[in-house]
Amino acid sequence: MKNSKNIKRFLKLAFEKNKFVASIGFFIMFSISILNLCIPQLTRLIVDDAISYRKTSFLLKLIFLFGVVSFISALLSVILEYLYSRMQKNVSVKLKIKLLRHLSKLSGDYYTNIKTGNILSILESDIFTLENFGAEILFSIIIDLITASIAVFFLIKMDFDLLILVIALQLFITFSQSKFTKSIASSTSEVRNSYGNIANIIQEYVSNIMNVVISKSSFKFFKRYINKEKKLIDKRIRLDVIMSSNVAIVRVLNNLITICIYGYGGLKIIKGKMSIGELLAFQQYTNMLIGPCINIVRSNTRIQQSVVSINRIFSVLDEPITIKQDNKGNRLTNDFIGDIIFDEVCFSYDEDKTLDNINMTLEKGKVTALVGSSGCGKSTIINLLFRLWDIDKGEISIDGINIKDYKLKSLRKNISIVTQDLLLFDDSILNNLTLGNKDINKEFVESVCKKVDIHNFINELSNGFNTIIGEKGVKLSGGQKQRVAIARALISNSSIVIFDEATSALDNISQKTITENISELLEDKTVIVIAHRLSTIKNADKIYVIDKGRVIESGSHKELVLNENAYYSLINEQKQEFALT
Ligand SMILES: Nc1ncnc2c1ncn2[C@@H]1O[C@H](COP(=O)(O)OP(=O)(O)OP(=O)(O)O)[C@@H](O)[C@H]1O
Repeated sequence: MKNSKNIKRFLKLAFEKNKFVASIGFFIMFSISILNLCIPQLTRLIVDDAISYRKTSFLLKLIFLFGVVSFISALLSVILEYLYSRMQKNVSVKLKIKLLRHLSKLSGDYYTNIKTGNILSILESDIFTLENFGAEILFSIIIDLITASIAVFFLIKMDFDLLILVIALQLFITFSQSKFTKSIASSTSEVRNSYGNIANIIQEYVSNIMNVVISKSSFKFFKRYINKEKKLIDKRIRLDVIMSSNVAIVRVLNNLITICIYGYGGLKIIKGKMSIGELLAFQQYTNMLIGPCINIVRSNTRIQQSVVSINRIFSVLDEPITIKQDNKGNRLTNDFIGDIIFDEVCFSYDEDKTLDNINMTLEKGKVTALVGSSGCGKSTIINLLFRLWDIDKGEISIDGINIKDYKLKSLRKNISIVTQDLLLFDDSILNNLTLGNKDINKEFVESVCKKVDIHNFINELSNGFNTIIGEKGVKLSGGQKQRVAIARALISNSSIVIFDEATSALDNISQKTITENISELLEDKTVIVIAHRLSTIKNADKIYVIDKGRVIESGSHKELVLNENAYYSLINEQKQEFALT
């Protein structure tokens, strides 16, 4: 039930915009099979009517016709391949985009439990498997059925006894094929899974090669890798043996059919009940019956494999979008001021309450700091602002409007974040700073880079702003990466800017200089800072102290120190650090 529903959904998706191309493809396929069915008749005419009666001009005409039919058939095959190849690629790109878009709409819960390897294998190998499904398999089955039926029609007309013999052997071939196809399918899927596991190990090894070398863990990788490869070798050998046995059996049965045709047919020719041309034509029509029958049985395996892939793809596409936009996402954030209010917000990831009755006001033009011990819920507050999760109770509003009322994309566009877990692309520094947005003024980019003290470094590089920074920014130091990330957040010019441990890799002096330099750019923004180093937030307009998911204290640095409460204790723990700044 689920299978057929998903196949229908896939075919709809595949043919939606390709109906015309698919119809032309079907017509061409049909024409090729009709042309091929003419060839045995031409063979019979050449042997029986032209060669036997020594009619030279008739022979030349027939040979010319044979050549034309073969040429047109070959040409049509190339056109067909072109059409299908285009269509298949379009469908697979469309599916990949659909999957990637859908992933971006899912909730933090999904991202938390996501299996990267699984998603990658859906995006690559499942979509690759499907590239051959759809039009080609579907139409080739129809065409195979038509070809086989027409071949049977001619075979009945030519020699019924011989046909019965051929069909009996054909049934043997079909039976052995269906048995083999099943075991080939299950072996292939085992081999594919093993390849997937090996690919995961290799991916882990290559993408972390520097850490692997430093941590001397390559032995562990090789042990795992060799174990998996050994298992794969056994599976691969088994599959190869099954496949070659299959080919051998089909070859033997095919030869048996040829022996029957030439033996039984030869006797008929000797008795004058059949002509040589008829025997040759019979042999060719027999091939046109056997080939399509084998194709149909084999298509079944490909369909089974495709169904598995289709189901895997739809399992992601059917993942519900739980982060809803209450007004269908009509409200944009163009005139965003950026005053944020958390009103009695409660939230839990699972059974345990992570945030309990949070009340906070974060104003435009002010810097608000969130402090507290590790795991108290600071990053969770930011996750909720981004609506990676929705809150259980209370309300988060921006400019007096519930954040659920804003268009999600627009809301997220207006919040920039600099985290410790930096997202840097293997691209030029400029593209990393502007995220590829060509409308951003280069002078503005340069002025921001000066403020975060990275401009000189960039200019000294051989390709300046066009220098490629390597995977995850590997060619930059920790501090340089953070500077690029801070500059990027400022360049995007969002109304709300969040710094989550954004300066942890910078020394105190650099941190202080950058904070002073960028303060002008942040004047009209709502700034949220999360930092363990309390010296970095002492100038914040308001500080919220969080403990076990509750706000236990709030005020300016001065007020909180005077309170001599939780914040004061935290300051005392970092006394030395404070003394230095
Ligand atoms: N995706 C998640 N799924 C389930 N629990 C989570 C998830 N993210 C965080 N938690 C839990 O929620 C609690 C608060 O985590 P959070 O990341 O908000 O703390 P934090 O104050 O930012 O900590 P740190 O200062 O160490 O970054 C922790 O107990 C953590 O284990």
